[in-house]
Amino acid sequence: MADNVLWCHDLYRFYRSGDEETLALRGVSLSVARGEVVAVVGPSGSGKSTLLACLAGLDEPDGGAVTVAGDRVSHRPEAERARLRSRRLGVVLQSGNLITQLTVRANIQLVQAGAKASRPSPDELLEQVGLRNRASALPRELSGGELARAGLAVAVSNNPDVLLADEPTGELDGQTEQIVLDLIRMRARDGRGVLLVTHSPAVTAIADRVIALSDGRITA
Ligand SMILES: Nc1ncnc2c1ncn2[C@@H]1O[C@H](COP(=O)(O)OP(=O)(O)OP(=O)(O)O)[C@@H](O)[C@H]1O
Repeated sequence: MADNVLWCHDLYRFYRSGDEETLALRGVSLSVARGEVVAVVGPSGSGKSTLLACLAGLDEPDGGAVTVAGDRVSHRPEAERARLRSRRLGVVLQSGNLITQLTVRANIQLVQAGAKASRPSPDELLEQVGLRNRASALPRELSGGELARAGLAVAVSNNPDVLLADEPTGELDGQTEQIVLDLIRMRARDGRGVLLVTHSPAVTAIADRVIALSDGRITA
């Protein structure tokens, strides 16, 4: 598709621990167009989290290239990758993406600091995910479902070109899952790209395209 906002070509990633070598990604190429939600599925150990980390510039691939909104993310110093991440990408990780010492509102303000264009206010964002009354809470004071929604609000607070999320609906109940899925679809409606790593049929159901990963390769 012509208007790709996320693109990777021939990604390779090796892990070495002691004598053991794992080839976690073996030549993965994919793209996400503006307005598109793509889900990546695959068995445990197939390379999904490794792929997401390389796309987010949190990890460096050993081969291949990643481009977001025309900017190369891979093979750059960490400080440059971090700058690109803050301008172009929203990332939701299973390990959480909130700074633990800051309130939910302060986490959003931190991401928005320095943004030139106008952004939705922290309270507006928290309203969208049903957390307006939890703005002053610290991450440790939130339930698992609240934490997941706060993480998503933080990830989209800078209106990124691409949203990347690892199991965005984790263990959420049906109603909370729907709030998260609606917000994700809204990103695509607004012309952004979304790539989700998931095991959940409810998540793949809202995707425009599903990519299957097996043993570090795209199989479907
Ligand atoms: N830091 C690491 N050091 C060594 N091996 C690793 C490391 N991280 C991942 N691996 C290995 O790379 C392969 C891909 O792992 P990855 O976490 O990307 O899979 P996944 O599809 O996300 O799995 P899951 O669904 O269980 O989260 C696995 O064989 C894993 O054991």
